Amino acid sequence: MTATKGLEGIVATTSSISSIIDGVLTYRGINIDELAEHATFEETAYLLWYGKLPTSSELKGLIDQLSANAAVPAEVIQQMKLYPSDTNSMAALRTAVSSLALYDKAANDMAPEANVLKAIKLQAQIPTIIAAFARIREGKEPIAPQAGATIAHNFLYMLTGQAPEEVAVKALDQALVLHADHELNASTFAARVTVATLSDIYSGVTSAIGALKGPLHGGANEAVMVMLDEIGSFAKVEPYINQKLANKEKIMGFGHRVYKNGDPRAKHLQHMSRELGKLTGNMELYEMSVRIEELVTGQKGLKPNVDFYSASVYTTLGIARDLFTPIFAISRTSGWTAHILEQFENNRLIRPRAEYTGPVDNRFVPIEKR
Ligand SMILES: CC(=O)SCCNC(=O)CCNC(=O)[C@H](O)C(C)(C)COP(=O)(O)OP(=O)(O)OC[C@H]1O[C@@H](n2cnc3c(N)ncnc32)[C@H](O)[C@@H]1OP(=O)(O)O
Ligand SMILES: O=C([O-])CC(=O)C(=O)O
Repeated sequence: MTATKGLEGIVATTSSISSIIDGVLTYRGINIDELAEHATFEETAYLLWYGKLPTSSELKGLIDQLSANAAVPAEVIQQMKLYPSDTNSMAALRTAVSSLALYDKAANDMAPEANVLKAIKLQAQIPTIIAAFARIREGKEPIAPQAGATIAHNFLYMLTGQAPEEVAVKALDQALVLHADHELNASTFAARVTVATLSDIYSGVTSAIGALKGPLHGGANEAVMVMLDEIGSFAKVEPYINQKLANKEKIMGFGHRVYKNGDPRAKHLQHMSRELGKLTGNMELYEMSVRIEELVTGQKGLKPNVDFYSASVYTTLGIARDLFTPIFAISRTSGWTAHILEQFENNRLIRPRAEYTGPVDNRFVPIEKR
């Protein structure tokens, strides 16, 4: 038995949800470029869950269902008020999502219809949890979701209590489409491993949130913004990046396990970053990002991934940097839950082997002789 470090190149499951073939990403066979341009997040979630694009009435039905399920149990909000004031946003989300299960009587109901309903509930409630967390830590009361609003609109509304600008809603919605699913990424794999034991969907999504949090995965979008803040101005980009590369440090938001010639989602986020910069009259983050890309691609051949330009997009939308990874989770909940439902449809325990590299022929030594 020989281990493949990081399971690189190992095909661990079949899936009909999303594919990456020759650097092209599709959801249910539809190219991400088409979806980014034309689909809304709710249409995308429907596509991931049901395997087809919704009709107008199916889409309206889903938006209504999401909106009807967006409120979070009062107990979960009460618990969030007791979290330490410096709680990490992804730790807060992971804890709150886990506790949602305590207040759902159907949490352990494994009937397929019950699981679809829980997928929709999780999709509806996660934005509410994140917005509530953002307000509670500022000493403000959470804002109840608005009936009939889309997830992008509702999330921005629940953060501030103000009706969001259309351009902000559109940008966030497009970012949600771009992050919704991505084949067997680490967090989706974590979700599938968890539910393949026939554990419940809340456990699966809680595992996934834990996996997304790390800076080698979803946590990279926040890490990109930390870097941009640290650099501080366009003039300081070149010395900062050159130093990092000379020290063999990783530049967050670059590189990918699967894409070696560039992440097809990055160009959409770059475009959004440029357009939002123009609209707000502040191009500095965009220009700094482009210069970082020139340097990192020029010197290392590494291309930006989905996390790189999302940092400048979300900052230009006025969102705090530690909410970037939770926003990724809002979107990826659609993909995680689609994969969980697919796993349940054709389940087998996921249990690979390990190549043993420890000592052999060791003997037990009585405690007084150690
Ligand atoms: C939504 C997402 O999850 S997208 C990914 C988000 N993560 C990041 O942006 C973090 C930065 N990027 C990385 O750490 C990596 O590119 C990963 C984890 C995404 C994928 O990497 P892997 O396939 O495991 O490649 P690995 O980390 O082994 O790197 C291979 C080589 O490229 C280098 N490299 C990879 N990414 C970077 C980077 N961002 N900056 C500098 N060097 C890098 C490594 O140092 C390594 O060099 P070496 O062979 O000289 O030691
Ligand atoms: O697929 C991966 O390894 C990481 C990624 O880009 C994602 O989850 O969107």
